[in-house]
Amino acid sequence: MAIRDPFSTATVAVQNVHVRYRTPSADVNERRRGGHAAQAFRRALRRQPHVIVRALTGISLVARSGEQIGLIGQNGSGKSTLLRLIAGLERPARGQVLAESTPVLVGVNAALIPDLSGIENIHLGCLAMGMTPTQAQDAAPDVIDLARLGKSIYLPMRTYSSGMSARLRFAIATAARPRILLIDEALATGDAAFKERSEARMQSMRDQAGTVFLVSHATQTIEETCTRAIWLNYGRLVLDGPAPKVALRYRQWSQAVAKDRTEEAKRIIERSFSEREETRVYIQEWDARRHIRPRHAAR
Ligand SMILES: Nc1ncnc2c1ncn2[C@@H]1O[C@H](COP(=O)(O)OP(=O)(O)OP(=O)(O)O)[C@@H](O)[C@H]1O
Repeated sequence: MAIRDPFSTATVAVQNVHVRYRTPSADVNERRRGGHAAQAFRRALRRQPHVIVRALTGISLVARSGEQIGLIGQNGSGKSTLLRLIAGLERPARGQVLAESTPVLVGVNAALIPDLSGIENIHLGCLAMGMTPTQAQDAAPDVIDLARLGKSIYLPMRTYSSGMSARLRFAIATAARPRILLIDEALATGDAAFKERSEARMQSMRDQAGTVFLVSHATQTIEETCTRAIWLNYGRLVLDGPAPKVALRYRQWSQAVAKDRTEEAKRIIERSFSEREETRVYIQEWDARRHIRPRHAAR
């Protein structure tokens, strides 16, 4: 598949990225790893053995304006790591991530303060996202309207339920009208009315040619709100394509896994891998904006 004009529409490029975490392990087998000398050395220094967790392995993708990309996959498959990587909060062990403007990860860019009221946090959050005090003041009514927290907007945020807090975070993050918005399950915690308003906000972002990445375990949400979906499994990209197709395949796989139909689950993964069109991203260092050169090639 050829991309007609990759330079004018690409907003995020992820080039063959690997993310690893080095983390202590209480596994007794890890304790026995290495020779006697290594074990004695660890014991002498009271060091716990460490393991390397490969959270993402060889991920490449190019996101374009107007796309809403759902990230799906089982627990621990690397969805949040990929969002954090795009947000610049994780450093890849290998590979590169490029973005045409600052991505906003809902709830992170504007770190909110629990002891301050909702309204104070709106002001603070807008300033944290780079608005001037006047812009922050102008944006507040829109944020209040989207979050619809009633009189609670005057109460300290620590008194909010998780859903109320998620609504305010989403409303603040979208107030800046970022061109690249990253959402980690934020919509799932809102009630039905908020879900509708937040979807309308995402639709308006899409109309303004922004790019949204959305992590959700609800394949229905991905199908309803996203144009494209990416399925991750153990840190690998299994399938990248139209949201209904990827969501359906993931559901079939999940059902097979849930019913212990291991062979069928394996076949679904293998079929998806074989159908996947590999994205290759070439980066030319000399031009930061026009470096994104995606090419899709058959595997
Ligand atoms: N800070 C960390 N230190 C060590 N390992 C981590 C860390 N963060 C994530 N991991 C590991 O990386 C892998 C991917 O985690 P990640 O949170 O990205 O998965 P996820 O798909 O978002 O999962 P979930 O659906 O459960 O939220 C997991 O094996 C996880 O244990």
